[in-house]
Amino acid sequence: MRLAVTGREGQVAAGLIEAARGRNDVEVVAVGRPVLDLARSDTVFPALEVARPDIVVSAAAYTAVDQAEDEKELAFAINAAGAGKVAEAAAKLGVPVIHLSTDYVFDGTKDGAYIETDATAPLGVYGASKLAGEQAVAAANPHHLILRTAWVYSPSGKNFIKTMLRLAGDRDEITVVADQWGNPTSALDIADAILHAAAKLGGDKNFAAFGIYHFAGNGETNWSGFARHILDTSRAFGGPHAHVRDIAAAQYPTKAKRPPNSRLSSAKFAGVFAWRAPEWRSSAATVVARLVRDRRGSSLPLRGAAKDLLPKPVPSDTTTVKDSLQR
Ligand SMILES: NC(=O)C1=CN([C@@H]2O[C@H](COP(=O)(O)OP(=O)(O)OC[C@H]3O[C@@H](n4cnc5c(N)ncnc54)[C@H](OP(=O)(O)O)[C@@H]3O)[C@@H](O)[C@H]2O)C=CC1
Ligand SMILES: Cc1cn([C@H]2C[C@H](O)[C@@H](COP(=O)(O)OP(=O)(O)O[C@H]3O[C@@H](C)C(=O)[C@@H](O)[C@H]3O)O2)c(=O)[nH]c1=O
Ligand SMILES: [Mg+2]
Repeated sequence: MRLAVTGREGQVAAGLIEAARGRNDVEVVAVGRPVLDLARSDTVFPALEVARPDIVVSAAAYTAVDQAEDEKELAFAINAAGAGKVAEAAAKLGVPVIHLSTDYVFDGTKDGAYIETDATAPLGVYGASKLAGEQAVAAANPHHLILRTAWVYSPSGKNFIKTMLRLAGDRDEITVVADQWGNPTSALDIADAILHAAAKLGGDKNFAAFGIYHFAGNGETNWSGFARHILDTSRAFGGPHAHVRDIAAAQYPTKAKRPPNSRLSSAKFAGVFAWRAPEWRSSAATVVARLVRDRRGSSLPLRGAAKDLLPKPVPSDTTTVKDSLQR
C-alpha cells in the first residue's frame, strides 16, 4: 500500500515516514513545496498523480494560529481551498483521502469531551479555515476520513514541547495558562492510527464508515499541566527544568482566542477501527526523552530514575513499545 502525504517536513508527515520505515507492507511518499503548493491549486493534482497513491493523506496546512489572524486569505487558500483540491485530486485518482483537522473548530464552551456531531464554532481564523477545509474535503470526495486531532507534538518541527524545553534553557520560571484543557497528541501516535485506518480502508472494499472522527491522546490536561510534565520528564533525563506557574488565559494575551475546553472524545474511532492512542503522559515522555537525548548526544546512557518514566519495553523483538501500550 502506498500513501502520498502532503507536506514534507510537517510533524504528521515526518511521523508517517518514520512509522513506515522498516515496514514492507507500506510505503509513504511525502509531496510538498514547491512541487505541491496548496496556495497554487494547479500544482496539486499533477503532484499527487505522479505519486500513484492508494490513499492520500492530507496533512499539510497553515498552522500558525496567531499569524493566521493577519493572513486570513492565505490561511483559507491553504487550509480550505487547498485541502479541497487535495481531496478532489484523490477522487480523480479513485482513492480515499485521510484529512487532518483540529480541535480548534470548537469554541470550548462544552462541559465534557467533544464528539463528532457537536456543533462547531471556531474562535479564530485558523479554526475557521480548517472547518472550511473539512467542508471542502467532504464535498470533493465522498471517500474521506476527516481526523480531528489536537495539541500535536513530535521530535521534529515546531511544537509546545520544544518551546518549553527552549524556554527552560534560559529561565527559572515559565508562566503557562491553566484554563485551557485538551489532549496532547504525539504525531507518532497519529501516524500509527493513520496506517491502521489506511490498512482497513485498503483491505475492506465494502468500508462504508467514511466521515469525521476524533483521534487524540488518551487522557486530558491543560497547557500548564502539559508544561509541568514536559519539564519534570526533561529533568529526569538530565535536560533543562523550570518552575511552571499557573496563569489564566486572560494574563497571556494572544492574537487568536483559544478554546477553554477542546477535549476530544476518541470513542468513535476506537469503536470503528479498534484502535486507541496511548496515554498522553507516556507518549509525551517518549518524545521529551528523545529530544533531551538528541541535545546531549545519543551515546549518553539514560539515568536510572529516568528509565522508569518511559513505557516499559516488551521482551519480544517483534513487538514494538507502542504495541504494548495498545493492550
Ligand atoms: N500542530 C498541531 O498542534 C495540530 C495540527 N493539526 C492538523 O494536523 C495536520 C498536520 O499538522 P502538523 O504536522 O503539526 O503541521 P506542521 O505545522 O508541522 O507542518 C505543516 C506542513 O504543511 C506544509 N505546508 C504549509 N503550507 C503549505 C503550502 N502552501 N503548500 C504545501 N504544503 C504546505 C508545511 O510545508 P513545509 O515542510 O514546506 O514547511 C509542513 O510540511 C494539519 O492539517 C493541522 O492543521 C490538528 C491539530 C493540532
Ligand atoms: C509559549 C507559551 C504559551 N502559552 C500558552 C498560549 C496558548 O494558550 C497555549 C498554547 O500555545 P501554542 O501557541 O504553543 O499552541 P497553539 O498554537 O495554540 O497550538 C494549537 O496549534 C494548532 C495548529 C492546533 O491545531 C491546536 O490543536 C493546537 O495544538 O499556551 C503560555 O501560557 N505560556 C508560554 O510560555
Ligand atoms: Mg503555535
